Amino acid sequence: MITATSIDVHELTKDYGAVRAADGLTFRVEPGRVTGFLGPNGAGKSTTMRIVLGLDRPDSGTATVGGRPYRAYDEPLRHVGALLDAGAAHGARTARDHLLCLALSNRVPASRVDEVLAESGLASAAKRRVRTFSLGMRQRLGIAAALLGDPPVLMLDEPANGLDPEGIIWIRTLMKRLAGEGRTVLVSSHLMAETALTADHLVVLGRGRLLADMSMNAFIEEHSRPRVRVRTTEPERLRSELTRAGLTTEPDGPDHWAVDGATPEEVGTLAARHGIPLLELADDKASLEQAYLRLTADEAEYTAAVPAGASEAKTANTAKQEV
Ligand SMILES: Nc1ncnc2c1ncn2[C@@H]1O[C@H](COP(=O)(O)OP(=O)(O)OP(=O)(O)O)[C@@H](O)[C@H]1O
Repeated sequence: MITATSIDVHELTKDYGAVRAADGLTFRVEPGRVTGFLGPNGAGKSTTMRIVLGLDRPDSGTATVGGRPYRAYDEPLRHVGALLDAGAAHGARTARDHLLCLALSNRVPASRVDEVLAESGLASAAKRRVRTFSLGMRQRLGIAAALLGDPPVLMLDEPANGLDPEGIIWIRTLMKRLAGEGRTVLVSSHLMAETALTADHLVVLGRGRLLADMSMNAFIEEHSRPRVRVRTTEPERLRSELTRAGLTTEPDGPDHWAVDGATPEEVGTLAARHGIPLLELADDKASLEQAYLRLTADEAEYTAAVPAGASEAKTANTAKQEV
């Protein structure tokens, strides 16, 4: 159901010359949770966000906020706060003046400017010209601008870009708080570990198409294979019994085996049947990164070449750096 603060993308298609940046995309971003917007380079995330903000026109389909096109809002900053391009601020203006201009044109009280400067950690740099800002400071300013109108909907394109560790914790906490307040939060990221800590729900694109739209837990569950980690006093005997049962094992530390495609119940029962003592038996939960790489393996347009003879593990590492 379209709500007053949902972002609704319907049958969205956008071509740039021969490149189809969005290919019949349909999804809804719901309020009250952080939705991670994932996909390899060039998957269409920024294009979709730009179209939602009316900065680009789709060839077909619609994108609305609260059931209305962004352009239909008189004071859009009070409805949707967005961080798309942190370099967008006018370099000759001070941070405070930049925010003040935005506030005035959206009937946001000037007092909000100092509030968001303080919230984003820029209070002491308020009177500095934006062109003297570091990447992380620009990013903080972009986030401050997104918060200015106290909007119920936030769209942030890679907000952690350039932030220092304190800044990353700040943005993580901020997004969770905003969602906890019932706002709609859509955040694109290539940082899987960070997304795993922040997002409740995921929308994943690949080459302009929707690959997944589901909860974080369901996504990891659906796109990973079960795996068990086991430690025993009789590693060789356990391995031969596991192999006999058709399971693949690989060493995972002293006296440890990782058993692919198996559940703790299967491995525990098998060990008990053969009287093999187990010292540890754990469900080796896949990470978001593993699940994501598995889903998007065939969707990444720009991947580094893998040197001949590289092992699968090396391939995974190369892909990790790509994400
Ligand atoms: N203004 C434009 N002109 C031409 N091609 C464009 C334009 N904007 C985007 N594209 C192309 O559309 C595709 C989708 O790009 P987009 O920036 O939306 O991807 P993305 O998922 O945000 O990628 P990234 O993670 O690298 O930021 C890419 O192939 C890109 O080159």
